[in-house]
Amino acid sequence: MGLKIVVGGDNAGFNYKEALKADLEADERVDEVIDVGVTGTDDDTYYPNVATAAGEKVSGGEADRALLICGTGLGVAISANKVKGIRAVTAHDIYSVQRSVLSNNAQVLCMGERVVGLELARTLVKEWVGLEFDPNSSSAAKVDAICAYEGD
Ligand SMILES: O=C[C@H](O)[C@H](O)COP(=O)(O)O
Repeated sequence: MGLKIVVGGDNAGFNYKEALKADLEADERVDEVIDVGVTGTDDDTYYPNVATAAGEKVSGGEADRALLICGTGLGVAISANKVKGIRAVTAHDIYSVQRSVLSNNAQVLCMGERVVGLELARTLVKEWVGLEFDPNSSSAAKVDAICAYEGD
């Protein structure tokens, strides 16, 4: 079964969010893309509202992952990480994107439209979709320690 992925961001990330959403919708590894906004560059909804809504969809089981875009990728990550059970990272290079899943089992990838080129962002997302955390890896106990701190 394919992935269900939430996409979202503020108006500073709108153009990338739309481009990356189109890529995900065309990706046969993805079953469903759920857009939680914003709806345009004139939509001033704050990034924390979008990012926490996206995180709640993942934590609630409606989606497997989320891809969040703001100006820097920082605010959406900080916000999504406030949702219990969410591990959100900002990553703009291939190694960090790979390790975000393989080491950290992060469900949320955040990027900044003002930071990374669009073609690199598209390549990173394509790679990200194919990654899978190995619960038998040596990284699993470290992720468990994050969950334990959170009270799980
Ligand atoms: O992290 C925040 C984002 O970059 C956001 O898109 C822009 O926030 P600002 O308008 O507060 O700089």
